[in-house]
Formats: sequence, C-alpha cells, structure tokens
Amino acid sequence: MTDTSRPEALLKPEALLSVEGISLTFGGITALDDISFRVAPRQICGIIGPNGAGKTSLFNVLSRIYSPSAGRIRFDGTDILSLPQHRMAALGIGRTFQNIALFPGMSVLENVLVGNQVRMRSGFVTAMLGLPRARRDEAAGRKAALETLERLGIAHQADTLVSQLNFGAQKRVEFARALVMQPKLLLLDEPAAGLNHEGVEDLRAFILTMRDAFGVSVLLVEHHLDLIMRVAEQVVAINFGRKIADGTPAQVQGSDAVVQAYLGAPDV
Ligand SMILES: Nc1ncnc2c1ncn2[C@@H]1O[C@H](COP(=O)(O)OP(=O)(O)OP(=O)(O)O)[C@@H](O)[C@H]1O
Repeated sequence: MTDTSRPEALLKPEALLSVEGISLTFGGITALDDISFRVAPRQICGIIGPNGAGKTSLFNVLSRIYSPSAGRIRFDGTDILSLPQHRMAALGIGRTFQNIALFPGMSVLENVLVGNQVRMRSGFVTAMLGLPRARRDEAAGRKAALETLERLGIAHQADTLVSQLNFGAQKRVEFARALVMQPKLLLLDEPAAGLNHEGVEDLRAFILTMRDAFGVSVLLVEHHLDLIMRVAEQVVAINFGRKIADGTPAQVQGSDAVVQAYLGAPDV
C-alpha cells in the first residue's frame, strides 16, 4: 500500500520495472555495462542508441533469453533473474519481435488465439479429447481474443486472413496477440521498421491506444528517433553498452553525450 504520509510516495509511483546495474558480456565483448533505469506503470519508455549500442541485448536480458553477468531486475515485485524464460509471459511481460511472426494462412482471430494459449489452463490432451474444461477454456479464449481486438478497434478484421492485410495491419495483429495475455509491460522491438511515414503515424497512435486501453507500460527499442521523441515520456540512451542519458525526450535530445554518440555514427 502507498504510504500517503510521505509526500514523495505520491509524487513517485513505485516502478513496475527496475533495472539495476545490468552487465552482459559475450566472450571478451561487453554488450551491456552497468545499465540502470526504471519504468513506471503505464509509462511509455524508449531505448535509443546507435548500431551495436546494446539495445537488442538489453531486450534479450529482459526477456530472459540472455543471463546478465551482474545486476538485478525487479518486475512487479519479483526478481525475474531467478525465473526461467517461459515464466515471463505469465508474469506479465509481453514481447513483439522485429520480424513479424504470424501465421499468414490463419485469420486475425486465430492468430490472437494462439497468443492466448499461455493463459489457458487445460492441457493438450484435455483439448484433444474435447473435455468440458477444454471447451470452456476455448470459449473463454475466443471471448478474450475478440475483446482484445475490439479494444484495439480492429475487431472488424477478426475473420480476415493475415496474408490479406498490409504490413502495418499485420503489426497490429502481433500487438493484439501479445496483449491478449494481459501483460503489464509490453516490449516492442523496433516496431517502426519497414513502415512508411503514414505507417509510423498510425503506429504512434496505436501505441497510445494500447497504453490507454490496456493500462500497460511500453518499452520500445527504436531507430526511428522522431517516433520515440513524440511517443515516449521517458527516453534511455545507450552507447557502447553504457547508459549515456535518461530523462524526458527533450532532456535526452539536448544531451551532449547523445548528440556526440549519433554524430559519431553516420549509419544510424
Ligand atoms: N550473440 C552475440 N554474440 C556475440 N556478440 C554479440 C551477440 N549479440 C550482440 N553482440 C555484441 O554486443 C554488442 C551490442 O549488440 P546489440 O545487438 O545489442 O546492439 P543494438 O543496439 O541492438 O544494435 P542494432 O541497433 O544494430 O540492432 C555489439 O558489439 C554486438 O556485436
């Protein structure tokens, strides 16, 4: 419970995600070096940095794909480094990948139902035998998937084959599939990759819709700086595995270290 006798408790909400002193090495290469930052509930936080800065490595540590050599990560009161990777979705961390990983020959609804399997309690055998519990789970899963599409404003596409959707619409289905698991934190890996100007504008609105309709925090790694600066409330900049700035978009954009990092990396 929040201690309202402490004014700072009212001003500073408890972090949903707290990354503390994370380091990661690959052989002799230091990919992450003592990275710390926090993400509040319902906050949109952007991770930026030139090529090779360590952004993907950080996401992979947060998803428990890589184990850091030092540091701590607390998520919603749990030390996630003590948990295996398969527990992340159930714990409330959802993720989308840079390359779309949908089933093109299946409908939008069917693809979102795949995401919902994690939350179903009945096992494979129960489902195969069509036992009552499996049927109840299936009906509940369908309802949850349809509700997710409705809250995102894309329920009219429920029966459309994914292969018939344009690239931007397919990305929205991927987000829906992650959101149906009711995550508290959504990790978006370069969501603007491959989108044109109009697509990026739609994406920006969609990220805000996801946060508002589902109350999730969003952590996004992105090369598209303009999108980050216009959608994120907090930006963390990294370079050569070290955090070089952390603050509002305006603060980070005005940071000498950030300007230097990008001037020294013409291929960003
Ligand atoms: N599996 C790996 N094995 C060895 N080195 C790796 C591995 N993954 C990443 N690295 C190294 O770690 C550093 C950080 O890489 P990372 O992919 O996290 O950066 P990034 O910021 O995501 O880059 P980009 O923007 O180009 O995707 C780089 O020096 C990279 O070569």
